[in-house]
Amino acid sequence: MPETDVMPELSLASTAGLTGSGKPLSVTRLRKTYGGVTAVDEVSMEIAAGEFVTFLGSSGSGKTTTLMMIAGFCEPDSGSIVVGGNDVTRLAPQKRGLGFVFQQYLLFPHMTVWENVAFPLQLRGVSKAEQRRRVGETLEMAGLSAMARRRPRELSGGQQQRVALCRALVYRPPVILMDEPLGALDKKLRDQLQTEIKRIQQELGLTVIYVTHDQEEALVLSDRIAVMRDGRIDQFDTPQELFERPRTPFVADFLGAANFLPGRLEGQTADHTLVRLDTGGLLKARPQAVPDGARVRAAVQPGRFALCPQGDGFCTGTVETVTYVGTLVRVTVRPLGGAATELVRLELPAGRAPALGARVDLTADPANVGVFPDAEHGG
Ligand SMILES: Nc1ncnc2c1ncn2[C@@H]1O[C@H](COP(=O)(O)OP(=O)(O)OP(=O)(O)O)[C@@H](O)[C@H]1O
Repeated sequence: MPETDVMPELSLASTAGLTGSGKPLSVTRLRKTYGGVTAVDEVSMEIAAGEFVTFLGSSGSGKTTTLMMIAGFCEPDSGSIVVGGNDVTRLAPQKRGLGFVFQQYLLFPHMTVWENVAFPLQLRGVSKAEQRRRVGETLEMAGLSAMARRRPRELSGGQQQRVALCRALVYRPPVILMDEPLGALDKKLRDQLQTEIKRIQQELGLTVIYVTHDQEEALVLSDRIAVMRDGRIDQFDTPQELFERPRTPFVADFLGAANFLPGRLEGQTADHTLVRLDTGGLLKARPQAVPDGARVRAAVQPGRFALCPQGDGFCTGTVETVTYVGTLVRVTVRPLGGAATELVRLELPAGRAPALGARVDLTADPANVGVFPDAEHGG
């Protein structure tokens, strides 16, 4: 994480000119290089007020660097950042009016919970009475009222992160930036805090930009997700669109753990793209502009397969493994025919589990099958 050792308190000075405008945040062609490494490469996006947007990507994809440029802790080589209608690209972090919550809580150890949360208001010269009202309200909302007199070391990790969240919320910044805020917590607590963050965001109509490498977290929290790879945004869309209509194989794989079935484009009908799989079957997919004869990969997520009567599907195979996961069953199938040796991974309702070694036929709704040119094989 670059340059995040700057205390968030530095950013809490007066931002009167920026708050409350209700205007979106916009980023245009942001770029940042470190020596020979391009960390962020021409990233552009528009974020509406009240939106919860997540930067999702694997390690090193440029999420934190993009967030830090928006925050002002990292200077872009080029590009611009506009918050609430004002160009803040060259403004110091404390002049941008943004709130921050980091993975490290960065609370003042010698102050009580109440004092930590009141601190940003104190910095802004808010009256004592108003401080009492706002801190009380914010702690109440986060379920921390009973802990107001404790110091951070007397709190659990989850409680400390809630205090950090309160401190970012208390002065109602127009945009709150969060960098893996739940990364240090265990799974159960993470799930619980995700729900709380989402509730508070919706209740207050906050605009949030959130960084995570956890797909599930991104899907649960976000109105839109920017999937990042090698410093670029592969796709910026709603969770549903990303899941159902991924525009690149990377997005299909990263979000949906898709199977990629190799084949050749055989033609188009009015409603479908037809792919002749290497294993012999004919698969119908969503319409996709790929020239006939091109090598392609058909992406099908594990949960999108269905078993069908013999001869009705696009793939026949034998069941190699069956694993029960609650109400679902994960099944791997070895396709018959052709040279393809990759196992196909399915997820079926537990009641539909096939027997080990059984011969099965697979189908999928064409609307749930994407087709991508196979760049590696002359697509
Ligand atoms: N201060 C720096 N100096 C040199 N290279 C850096 C610096 N900060 C980031 N990078 C490089 O820029 C690229 C993007 O890093 P960044 O931290 O933005 O990725 P990320 O997606 O947030 O990853 P992570 O999830 O691991 O934090 C990486 O290749 C990283 O090594």
